[in-house]
Amino acid sequence: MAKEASNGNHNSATKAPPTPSPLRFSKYFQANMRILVTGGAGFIGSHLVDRLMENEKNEVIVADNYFTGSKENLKKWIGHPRFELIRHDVTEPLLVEVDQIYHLACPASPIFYKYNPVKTIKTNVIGTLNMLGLAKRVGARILLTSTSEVYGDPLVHPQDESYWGNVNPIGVRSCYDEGKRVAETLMFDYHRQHGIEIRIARIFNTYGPRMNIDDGRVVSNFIAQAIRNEPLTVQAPGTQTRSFCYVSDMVDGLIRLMEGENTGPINIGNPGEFTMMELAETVKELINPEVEIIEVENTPDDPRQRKPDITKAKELLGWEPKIKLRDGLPLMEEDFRRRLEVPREN
Ligand SMILES: NC(=O)c1ccc[n+]([C@@H]2O[C@H](COP(=O)([O-])OP(=O)(O)OC[C@H]3O[C@@H](n4cnc5c(N)ncnc54)[C@H](O)[C@@H]3O)[C@@H](O)[C@H]2O)c1
Ligand SMILES: O=C(O)[C@H]1O[C@H](OP(=O)(O)OP(=O)(O)OC[C@H]2O[C@@H](n3ccc(=O)[nH]c3=O)[C@H](O)[C@@H]2O)[C@H](O)[C@@H](O)[C@@H]1O
Repeated sequence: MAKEASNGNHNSATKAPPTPSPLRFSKYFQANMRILVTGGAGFIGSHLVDRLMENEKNEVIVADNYFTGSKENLKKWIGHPRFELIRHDVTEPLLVEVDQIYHLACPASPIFYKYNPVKTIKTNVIGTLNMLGLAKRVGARILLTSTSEVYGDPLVHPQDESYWGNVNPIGVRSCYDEGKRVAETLMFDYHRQHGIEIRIARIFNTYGPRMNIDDGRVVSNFIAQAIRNEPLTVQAPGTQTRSFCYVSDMVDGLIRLMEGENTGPINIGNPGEFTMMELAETVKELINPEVEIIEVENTPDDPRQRKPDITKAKELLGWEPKIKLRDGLPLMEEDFRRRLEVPREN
């Protein structure tokens, strides 16, 4: 028992895992690992694909319905012999032969996940069920990108993985946070009942190049507003906190989790905590000192504070974030300026 707890496995499987494809270990096959990335045309997914494609032994298949993602994010890989892009909605079954599944498909920005909440919960529940069914059929290891939103409006601070959360089950965010909670339940039930090799990452707010410009999330909003010389819209009261992780650190954490021996759930995030007013002031200072900061109305059930306890990630994955917010924001600014076609003046 003590050993299981210390290696991060909350519950051990009751069945042996299904046998993986015999080609996984063949030294004559062109690629050792065939990896499916659902949601791979999105923000985090496309950065993950870049990293996976750097390894010549990997073959990568992306399945995405392009709801919030785009082919543009993957254009450098289209036509590559080790890469394949499929227009596919994960709420439908998918038949492919793979060794690993990174399951990211799900709209992540609150404005997108609230746009069609029924579809969001179907994506989380039916989509995850389909990917687990695929993992079971082919003996693949599967990683779910869960979220810090499973902690809801947390009453424990900072949040560690043992906290069960404070989530409204019938609110406007529930399609996403309850959806991810059910997805985690499904992962563990497939693990215990069918022996599937699972990995669960609880991701905390991540930012970086390739976020949708009008994505609605706070970092992309503030950077786009600062570049366009529009007021930075701090949602009331502005004292709510978030902890922001740069995307390259996130991808590194996800790959370590997939390759390691721990099921998770494991928090992956940057513990540097900022109020939204502090974030606005930092963006103003770094990107446009002339810009105005205004307070606007907030949305229901907005979590008041959020900061990951990453002890487990440090101990079990040897992972911790390297990029500080003040260093990451200018990298994102550069990408947004290029896409908005607003060069820096000087
Ligand atoms: N970015 C963050 O701060 C953050 C935080 C916590 C968790 N996550 C999780 O990480 C994952 C990726 O987030 P992101 O920020 O890259 O978001 P994103 O919106 O950029 O990417 C999501 C991708 O999934 C695709 N998708 C959505 N529904 C689909 C469906 N039914 N079938 C197939 N594809 C579908 C979208 O088209 C998009 O390419 C999501 O699962 C999200 O819940 C992200
Ligand atoms: O990391 C997570 O687990 C979750 O974080 C985010 O959800 P949220 O933290 O609400 O992200 P934002 O929409 O970026 O909002 C962050 C804070 O900024 C505030 N905000 C947002 C937008 C804006 O223009 N101004 C502003 O002050 C919001 O009120 C909120 O308090 C993501 O969008 C989810 O996909 C993800 O799962």
